[in-house]
Amino acid sequence: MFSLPPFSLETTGKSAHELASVADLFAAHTPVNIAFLGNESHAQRIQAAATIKSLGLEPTPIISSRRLQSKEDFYHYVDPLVKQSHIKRLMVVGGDPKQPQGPYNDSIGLLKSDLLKSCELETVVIAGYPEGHPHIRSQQLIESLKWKVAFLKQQNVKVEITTQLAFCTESIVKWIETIRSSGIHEPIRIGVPSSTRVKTLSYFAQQFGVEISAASLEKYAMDTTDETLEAKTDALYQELTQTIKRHGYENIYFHLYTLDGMVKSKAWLENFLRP
Ligand SMILES: NC(=O)C1=CN([C@@H]2O[C@H](COP(=O)(O)OP(=O)(O)OC[C@H]3O[C@@H](n4cnc5c(N)ncnc54)[C@H](O)[C@@H]3O)[C@@H](O)[C@H]2O)C=CC1
Ligand SMILES: Nc1nc(=O)c2c([nH]1)NC[C@@H]1CN(c3ccc(C(=O)N[C@@H](CCC(=O)O)C(=O)O)cc3)CN21
Repeated sequence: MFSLPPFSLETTGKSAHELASVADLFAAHTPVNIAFLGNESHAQRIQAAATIKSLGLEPTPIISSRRLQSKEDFYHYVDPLVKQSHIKRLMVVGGDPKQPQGPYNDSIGLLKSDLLKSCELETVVIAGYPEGHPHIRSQQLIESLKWKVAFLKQQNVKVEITTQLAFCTESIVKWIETIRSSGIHEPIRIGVPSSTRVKTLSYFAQQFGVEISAASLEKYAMDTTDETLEAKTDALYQELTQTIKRHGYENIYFHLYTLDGMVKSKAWLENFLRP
């Protein structure tokens, strides 16, 4: 029996309450990211953080730089997170809007603004893209990532990298090699899907700007025309875990996108996470 690396999780404002039914499957202080969605309010995200904290897990709210409307908007979100949920972790991303909705164009702009200093964070999480990004060149992504890691280390904050949803073992391993050979040895959490309905998976992949290659579709039995089929993503974990071990990479974990929701994923999680 091989052992899987520990997981972190992703939730949304409206779905965080579902964590109550699966929380005991995860180690105490398992990080749970709260996606920053355009159709949810700060109040929903703040409530999600409180729920996560009350379950003994570690809220990691995501800040979408381009969605922030002002400096005050940042404090309206982050102050209650600090006061009510004593957050120690934040993830900072650029944000999907084509044009910034306020003064922050990207993660670097937000980090440079000094705002994070006000919240006494232990860890700042940044994003990685093993399979690239539809609008940002891979070289630009890597250069930005290097800048962010160096900047945050200088500020004495711990840095972690959590990746976008990814499916292709070869691309993931190649990307880890690029990061590690740049002298970056911080924790990496590889974003992978739970055993989700193929239809749901392809919907979200498209939303996130991730392409599922024909090879991956075949490998994980993903027939996108079958509305009820489950993607056999277990093979992805097994292959990744073995490949990572073979290369001797350290400090690599998984970040689980349960896109059908935690409740629907419960049976799979129980079966899968049991040692
Ligand atoms: N909302 C969420 O939960 C998540 C969103 N994302 C998306 O990934 C993208 C990049 O974020 P980061 O890795 O933090 O990059 P970043 O903010 O560090 O920027 C990297 C480079 O790409 C440029 N850039 C940033 N956002 C862009 C955009 N929307 N369109 C074109 N160029 C852009 C920046 O100016 C910079 O040169 C964003 O679109 C973000 O929304 C990724 C993960 C989670
Ligand atoms: N470019 C980009 N933009 C994003 O907004 C984004 C990414 N990438 N990468 C991954 C994260 C995760 N994100 C999301 C977005 C929506 C749900 C969502 O709607 N989830 C369902 C849960 C499923 C269910 O309960 O059935 C929900 O209703 O909350 C989850 C994660 C957004 N994220």
